[in-house]
Amino acid sequence: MFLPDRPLRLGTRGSPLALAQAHMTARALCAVHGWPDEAVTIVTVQTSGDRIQDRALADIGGKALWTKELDRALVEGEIDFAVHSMKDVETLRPDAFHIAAMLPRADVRDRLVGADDFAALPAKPIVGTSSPRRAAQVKRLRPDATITLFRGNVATRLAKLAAGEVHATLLAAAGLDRLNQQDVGATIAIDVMLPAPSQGAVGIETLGDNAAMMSALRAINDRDTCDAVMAERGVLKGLGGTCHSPIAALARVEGESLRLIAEIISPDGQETIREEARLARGDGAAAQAVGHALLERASPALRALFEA
Ligand SMILES: NCc1[nH]cc(CCC(=O)O)c1CC(=O)O
Repeated sequence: MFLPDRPLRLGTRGSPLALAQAHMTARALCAVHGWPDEAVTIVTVQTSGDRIQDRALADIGGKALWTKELDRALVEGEIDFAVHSMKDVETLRPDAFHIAAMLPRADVRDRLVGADDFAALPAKPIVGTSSPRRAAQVKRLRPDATITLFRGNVATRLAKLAAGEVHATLLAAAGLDRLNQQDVGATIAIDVMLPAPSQGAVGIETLGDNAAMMSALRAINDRDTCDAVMAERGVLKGLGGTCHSPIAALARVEGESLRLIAEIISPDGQETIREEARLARGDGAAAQAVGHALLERASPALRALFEA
């Protein structure tokens, strides 16, 4: 068994959620290999996504803002591997980086915070989110809603809600649960609000040429999570989607195959295109085909959102 001769350096963003996920990863890794706790040290790296809080991510460079600094730390040998929310990892990654493992997926659903359900919101509600997917899904349910840009970490968003800036906001159940906020918000059913591709999944990335690290990390891979998330990411690839685009997708393992549901929604919530498919595990081409099928059925205006 691979036993490091020095502590392994786990790179992570410094937000409370990122740190919670980093600790989960370190614990899983030490447990599976029988290493002492000191075998993994946590190194926090500030990302531009954390630094810039006043603009939508989509306007300032997209998801690479969350990964760029961790990528640099990996390449420069400051860390041995990096832990990410898979939802924040861009679809097309530089070839050097490999997702070696994913932790078992948490609750994939969103929670509505501020009201028990969408019907309970007042007339013309103000809903805070900076996710184009959540914004479009809210408009579909409540065409009278106004969406206002809402960024910052989970605690910041909850504070803005408490201060009365909005009537409600939406947060991933996975993030709330990992921050011990199980009681916050009302869980929204998947058929009401299909989650973002990769929601609830934590991925562990290292350099593809670091064979010892790759194999040590693979020992904690949850195969069902990995296959499902890769299928959802395949849909993104097929769509050419970015974080500008209102896309939802969820794959679930059913025996030896996957059941995949994906949708794209116009920003005003008036047009939803949805596809369902059964695919074999690891069939990236079939997942991408679901993305293509969505585009084919979309109106020209909706399709234009996916053209770079
Ligand atoms: N975009 C920010 C982000 N990235 C991952 C999570 C939560 C955890 C997850 O979805 O795995 C969140 C916050 C949220 O959407 O509420």
